[in-house]
Amino acid sequence: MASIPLRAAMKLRLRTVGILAADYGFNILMLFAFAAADVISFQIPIILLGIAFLFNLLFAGLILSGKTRSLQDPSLTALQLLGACGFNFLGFLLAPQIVYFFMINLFVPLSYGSVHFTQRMFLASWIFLSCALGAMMLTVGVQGDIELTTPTDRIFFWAVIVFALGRFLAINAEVSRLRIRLQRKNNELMHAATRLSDLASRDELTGLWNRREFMRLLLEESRRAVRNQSSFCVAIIDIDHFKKVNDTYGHLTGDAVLHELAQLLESMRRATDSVARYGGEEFTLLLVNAKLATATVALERIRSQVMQYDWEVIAAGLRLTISVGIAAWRPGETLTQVLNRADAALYEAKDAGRNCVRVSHT
Ligand SMILES: Nc1nc2c(ncn2[C@@H]2O[C@H](COP(=O)(O)OP(=O)(O)OP(=O)(O)O)[C@@H](O)[C@H]2O)c(=O)[nH]1
Repeated sequence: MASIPLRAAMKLRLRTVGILAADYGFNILMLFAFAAADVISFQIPIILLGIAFLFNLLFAGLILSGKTRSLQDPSLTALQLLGACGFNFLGFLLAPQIVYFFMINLFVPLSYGSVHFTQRMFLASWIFLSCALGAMMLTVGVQGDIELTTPTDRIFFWAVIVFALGRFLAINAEVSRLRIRLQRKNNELMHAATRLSDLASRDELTGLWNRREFMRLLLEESRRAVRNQSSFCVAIIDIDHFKKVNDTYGHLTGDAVLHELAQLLESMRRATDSVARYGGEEFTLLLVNAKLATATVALERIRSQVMQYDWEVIAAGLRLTISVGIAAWRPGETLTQVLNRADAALYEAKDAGRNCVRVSHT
């Protein structure tokens, strides 16, 4: 149920109350018809109407209050079915001359169990209902047109009802089992879809957003900037002489460096900013709602931290620096244009001797 939005889940729960209320209503109408035909007294449907009204008011109130939300059975199905069974048993006590009416109607609310019940709940219901029916027949007896004079007659009648009830509940239990399996498969499918979308947007080596996802975030941010008349900055971060790292320490160490630098960049960015692996040894940083001056301070801090970081934890004698190019997005500019300007600034940083930050003013 976790995947169903709260309002929809509440509607679904109230729908069960509504369906059961309609069911009570139908039974009471039939009982009024019996009373009109002089089979039972009018008092009986009136008493049962009052009880059904209170039941529904209580269940709807509990569900609407939200107090049942944390329960394993937030629809209170088990309690509602117990109430409906109690209703029929009370009818049995009050009007034993139409026992068949209450016995047949016992089956109707139980079918809702297939939506929420577990196998154990079905077994418990069967045992409980069979015992309750037996006890009723022993104490109240059965009147009316059904000829149950000897104990054998009564036991046979009881057994017929009990086995029919058992088969009915077994079928419902099977439906419930299939529903639970379907729900489990649905959850698995949803997890797989989330994982797939994660795989499609993340860089495998570093775990950062990949270039495609970065472009999507950039597009989103540019639309927001147009709407809010704000701006954002893009920084391209490139490792200096990374080829030498690979050549000296090997490709695996190069990979470890990329991973470590990714963690470092992630830990240093602002919560609202996004960092991505742009490709190879190039990373990008999107600084939302930032002016060029703020972005420059942030990237200078990052550059300095990378230089001071103890890279020897990866390989003895290893040192690392980065060069950075920054550009602030201008209204009307395309994403390619702003990225090209950041790239040109990065080239300036490389030309200036590396390990520095350059800003695009063009
Ligand atoms: N280990 C590793 N190396 C990579 C990966 N992607 C790209 N590279 C390496 O990154 C290096 C980039 O080299 P260059 O483009 O010459 O740049 P550089 O050596 O960093 O020199 P400057 O950028 O000019 O400072 C190449 O040796 C690529 O093989 C990767 O996923 N893992």
